[in-house]
Amino acid sequence: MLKLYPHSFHYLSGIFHWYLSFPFMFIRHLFIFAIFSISGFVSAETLTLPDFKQGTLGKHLQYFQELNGQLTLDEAKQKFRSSMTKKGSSHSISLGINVAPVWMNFAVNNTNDLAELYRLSIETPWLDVIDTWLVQDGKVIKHIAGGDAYPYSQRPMPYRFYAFEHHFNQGKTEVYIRIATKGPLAIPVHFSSVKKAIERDITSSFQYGLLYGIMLALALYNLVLFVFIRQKEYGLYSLYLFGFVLNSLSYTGQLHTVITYDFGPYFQDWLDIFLMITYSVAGLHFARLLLKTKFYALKLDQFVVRITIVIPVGMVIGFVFDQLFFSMVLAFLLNTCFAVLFIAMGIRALLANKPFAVIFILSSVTAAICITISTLAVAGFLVPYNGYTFKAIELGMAFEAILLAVILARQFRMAKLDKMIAETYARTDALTQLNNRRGFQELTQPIWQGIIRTRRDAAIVLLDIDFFKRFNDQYGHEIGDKVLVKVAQCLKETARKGDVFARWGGEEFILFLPETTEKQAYLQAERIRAAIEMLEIQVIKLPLSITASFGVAGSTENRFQDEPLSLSVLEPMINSADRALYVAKQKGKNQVCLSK
Ligand SMILES: Nc1nc2c(ncn2[C@@H]2O[C@H](COP(=O)(O)OP(=O)(O)OP(=O)(O)O)[C@@H](O)[C@H]2O)c(=O)[nH]1
Repeated sequence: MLKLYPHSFHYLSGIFHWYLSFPFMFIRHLFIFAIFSISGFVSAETLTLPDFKQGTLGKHLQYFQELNGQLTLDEAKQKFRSSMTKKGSSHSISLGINVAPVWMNFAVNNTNDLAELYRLSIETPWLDVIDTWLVQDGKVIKHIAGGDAYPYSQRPMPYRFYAFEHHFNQGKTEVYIRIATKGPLAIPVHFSSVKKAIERDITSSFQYGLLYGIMLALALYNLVLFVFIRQKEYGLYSLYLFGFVLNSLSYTGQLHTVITYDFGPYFQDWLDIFLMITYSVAGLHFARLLLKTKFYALKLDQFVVRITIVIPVGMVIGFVFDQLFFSMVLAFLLNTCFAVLFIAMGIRALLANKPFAVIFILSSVTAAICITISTLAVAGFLVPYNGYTFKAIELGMAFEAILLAVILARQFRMAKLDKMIAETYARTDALTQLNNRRGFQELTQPIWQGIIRTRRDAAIVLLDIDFFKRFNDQYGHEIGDKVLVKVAQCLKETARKGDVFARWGGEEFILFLPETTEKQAYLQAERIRAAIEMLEIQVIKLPLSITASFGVAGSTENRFQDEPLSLSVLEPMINSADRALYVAKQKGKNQVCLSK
């Protein structure tokens, strides 16, 4: 019933921690060589129970690789006795990808009368076949077979990685472990009392819960923004995060432990490939849109587009022809491109002085550093292996996700400000900074409706500067403009709170006076006329006077021209004021006329 996974999946799973392994491959092999040469040949260590509570066993293990065909347990025992073995030098023993199976050995000595319940776990989810033999007094007392080649129901514990628990009797128990896998042979063996193991499980669940919680919350929030705002950036960012979290859950074995464990290895293998395509492609397109690279780094932008088409198409072709290894190599390539291109796009954005470029680079470089930390920790090189360094990838990605969300939020705010500025411009007259016709209509509509509802009065005053053409013709347009600005200023100064005024066009201005009867409007217009008459404009030390003519139309007791005020009355009121203005001009200008 032993169901072997296609080996190639494990390259893919491994990719995550071996993500940047191209640059590190060389260093890693150097390191592995160093381990073999420095560590020398030593014998296995004995852990004393119950003093030893918990720990990673890398440094306590004696191991060798099975280079000339599969060995039996007895042959392996002999080999361990011959001392032609090595000792681990870091928390996790790391031997590379697609290498020969490894045998490991250590011993446990329980000094207690009572048996001690301990758990052994090998916390890399992609290891294919793991066998452990517990030997007491030369006799095998237990054989525990597992690994992810086994369906969950047949594993020693229904865990996302290999684990079993055993009551260690008084005295010495030899532990022999054999691991065979085609994926990265990174072996973090953890041994602890069951009590400590459960505590560790809980802590780990909280840590993963927090990390994935942050990322899923951001993904959901941006999905909602995308649904309502319809801006592609939000959709792509959300897809990128969902893809990453699912891929990470699948890679750490958590997804298949909880949801998809019955779906089989074929599903799991290809799911990872498609999740990788999803988050890499979505992430790269998100970065393009966020940084707007097509406007200043066209070649890089087009390169990114091509990469996100060519490599995924190749991966899909691999799927159609069931070539997992081929697709996996492409997935690895896509992921490497993803990390490198993210940083390249950030640098181009920085060179082009784009906003947010610094935060973007900070986020992508942090993610790359965290990925490197995990890679090195798993490789056992420079970085110690522990729960934090193993999870550095997720930490880095969560940090990146938060920074990218900050950029999106700030971009959203800037877009809103831009919109507000554009809207203000669309409503404002550039010369006088008064409302234009559109602004006037937008502002008066709600006030007019309120006036109708509450049966109050309102009036319109139209004014036109007298002989304005002369200012232009005699002193030039600049002086004409100055006159317009002066009159606008005078209107602002004489207006009452609640009055709406605007440049109606050319040298004509309009005032909407709420809660004002026609008579009161007439008096107000007269005041403004007098104020304008007092204005002076200096032209070559020659003071020029300005006058204006006014037409007034308004309601009395909520009626205008025998009609109660309604939505349709404002337009006739303006026309009526215009006719009154015409009469004022005809009568000799610089005066106020009431509509008939
Ligand atoms: N400088 C300047 N002139 C403008 C602007 N808009 C319109 N004009 C000018 O305003 C002048 C209006 O001339 P008319 O309609 O004959 O008005 P007027 O000379 O004031 O005559 P009356 O209204 O009868 O007193 C035209 O020469 C337009 O070119 C502007 O924004 N700036």
